[in-house]
Amino acid sequence: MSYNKVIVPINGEKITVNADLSFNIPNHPIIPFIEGDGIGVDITPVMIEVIDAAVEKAYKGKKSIVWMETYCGEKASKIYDGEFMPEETLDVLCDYVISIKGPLTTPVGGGMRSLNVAMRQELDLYVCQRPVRWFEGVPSPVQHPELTDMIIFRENSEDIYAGIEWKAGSEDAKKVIKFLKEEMGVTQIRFSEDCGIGIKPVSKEGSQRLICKAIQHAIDNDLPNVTLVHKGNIMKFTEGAFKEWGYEVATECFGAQLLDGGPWMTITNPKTGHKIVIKDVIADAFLQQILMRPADYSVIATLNLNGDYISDALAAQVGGIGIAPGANKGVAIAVYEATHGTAPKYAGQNKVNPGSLILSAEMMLRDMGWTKAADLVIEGIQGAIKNKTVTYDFERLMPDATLLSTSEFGKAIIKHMNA
Ligand SMILES: NC(=O)C1=CN([C@@H]2O[C@H](COP(=O)(O)OP(=O)(O)OC[C@H]3O[C@@H](n4cnc5c(N)ncnc54)[C@H](OP(=O)(O)O)[C@@H]3O)[C@@H](O)[C@H]2O)C=CC1
Ligand SMILES: O=C(O)CCC(=O)C(=O)O
Ligand SMILES: [Mg+2]
Repeated sequence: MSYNKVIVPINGEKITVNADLSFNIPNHPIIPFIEGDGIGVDITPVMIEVIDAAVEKAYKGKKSIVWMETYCGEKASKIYDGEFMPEETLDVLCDYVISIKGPLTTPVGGGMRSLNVAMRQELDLYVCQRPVRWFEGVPSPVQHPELTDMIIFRENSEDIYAGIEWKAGSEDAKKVIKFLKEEMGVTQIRFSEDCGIGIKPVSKEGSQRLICKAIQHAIDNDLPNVTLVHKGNIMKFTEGAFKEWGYEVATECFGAQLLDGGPWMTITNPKTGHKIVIKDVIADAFLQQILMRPADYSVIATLNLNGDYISDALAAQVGGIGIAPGANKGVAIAVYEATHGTAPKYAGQNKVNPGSLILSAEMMLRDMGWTKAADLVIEGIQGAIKNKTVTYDFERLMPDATLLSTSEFGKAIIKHMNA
């Protein structure tokens, strides 16, 4: 297959999808990467260097990743004549099944819609999976960061986050407000003359497919509970429905039974016989509970906007978004990406922590079954941190630490991989 601007390497093979939707990973897979805007230029090359080193140490040339640069964001706009998310990029990400991207800029309050959100919607990457764990030695604002060990399953395609909104005073906003008042009997719009309007679509199918993935993850990894986080007391037919549909799918697809008369439920893990509690909590209470009782929570299933807030809040508890990884997944496609954004004030300074993107690539290696290389990445990161050789975000909170640049931190990680 050939593309207009993307150059397909001749020395690699495509990852393919089997009939059961599992991935068929060749020994030298071609993996597309998007450098990303802002600090993408700093972290992406370091991620590639670290991952290449781990794979080489683990497999001594028998396996390797063949990277293929693909474009989105500001770099794409220069190459594709003003297009920020070219059709070709979406084609490449689909065709090659597994890919990784740096962060992309979204202007606030106007301009284009989020490229990140658009990509998730276009490719139907409906799961945003963000694990949150603490590495020994990482400075944290809480006393017991080791108690925070969760994985967020954030619905990635719906909710107010989908970007269906109209500007205050526009003809479209006036039309929607008129419809709401005159045809739907809405009386609660306080200042209807200058009111922006946003729509929050939350579907049963969208909620249940996400919640199924969260429960399946708990089963596969023998985890003790899945918590549905919602604001269903206020947004009854969207967030409240998410909770109801969650308990429903737990019952219908996983045989959940009421726990002590409900509403919480339990299922028996068919792989281990252990109980998994399916519970729910209202989002504001959850945000205080993750600080007070983090050990009570394991797998989190939540809506798109809640998931966005919760990801950064939980990341802060274990050292910040400099080491918060993530993956966007669809039916037979995965795009790995860090939790953080483009941090524009640091762009091009070789300063920021590449850990989030490296750990996102570590998730990718693990999903590919390249466990030995993934373990080396973890060992390298853990070693560099224990040795107190870290980037500015950790160094400013760690007494006696040695300050490293982005690229130096990458080299420190490689040095601590003991194959
Ligand atoms: N998936 C994506 O592509 C995402 C894109 N964005 C976009 O990124 C842009 C900037 O957003 P902003 O709100 O500033 O959020 P960012 O996540 O880009 O940065 C916020 C702060 O987090 C810290 N930080 C972020 N990345 C790192 C890192 N790698 N190492 C160490 N510290 C880090 C810095 O803190 P400090 O100042 O304390 O040093 C930084 O100022 C926006 O256009 C936004 O839309 C945002 C989130 C996700
Ligand atoms: O798309 C963006 O600019 C922000 C996305 C974001 O914050 C996230 O997905 O966590
Ligand atoms: Mg975010």
